[in-house]
Amino acid sequence: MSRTPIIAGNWKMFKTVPEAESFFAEVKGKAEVAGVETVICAPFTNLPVLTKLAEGTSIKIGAQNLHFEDSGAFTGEISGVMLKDLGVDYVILGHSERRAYFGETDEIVNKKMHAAFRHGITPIVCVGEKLEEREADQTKEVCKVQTEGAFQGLTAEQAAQTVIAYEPIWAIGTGKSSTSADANEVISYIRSLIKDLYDEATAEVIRIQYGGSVKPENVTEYMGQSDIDGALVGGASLQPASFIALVEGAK
Ligand SMILES: O=C(CO)COP(=O)(O)O
Repeated sequence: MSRTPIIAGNWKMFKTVPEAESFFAEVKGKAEVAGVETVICAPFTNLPVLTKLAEGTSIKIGAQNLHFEDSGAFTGEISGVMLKDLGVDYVILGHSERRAYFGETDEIVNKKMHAAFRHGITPIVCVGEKLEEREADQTKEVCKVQTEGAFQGLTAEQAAQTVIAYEPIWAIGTGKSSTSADANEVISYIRSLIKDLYDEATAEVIRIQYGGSVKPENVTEYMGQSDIDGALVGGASLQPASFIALVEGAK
């Protein structure tokens, strides 16, 4: 079973609208590589312009969060209805920064997964352990709890469409990346969890990325591993040349 590799840039809280426009102009055509899916997950403010610019290209646009209700008195929040209206294809859910700084629990992440599917938006759901959890040999247990929590009540068909990003928290923005073999071992384990929750066919098709200090210099090594289907990239996705090199490296 071949899974299409997916490189997703997570811009986090970076880039104004003019900066997003000039980035897109530089990567258009070049970050479009046959056999690789390219996604840019941008701040909400950039989404109207990016979804327009991406029309007619193979680049998909993603958000970095959504609220689990469709509308209501939730000051400052953005719903799946609003994102779908803009033509957003993907949404990052349960990123460790949202879990750590904004109190997102597995239950909230699960509600957001259901909201994304209600509106035809594909979730990129993040799981991963803290440094002290890795040191206490709890990596697999943490990933199990987060994965089972995120997929509660989703059908096998929905699970098959979902992208999981395994991001060990100690590797995010630190320059300390997991070795490709270690990342592959955890990702294979996460795939086995999907098999237990659903079935073999779903586990075979679901795409699982690695994230955490991925750069053009190491992306190919990750992609060479049996179970790693792409990367979710923060810092190295912010410069056009580096983003293009990441997509090229995933071929
Ligand atoms: O958090 C990440 C992507 O979601 C990883 O960030 P870095 O690539 O900057 O380590």
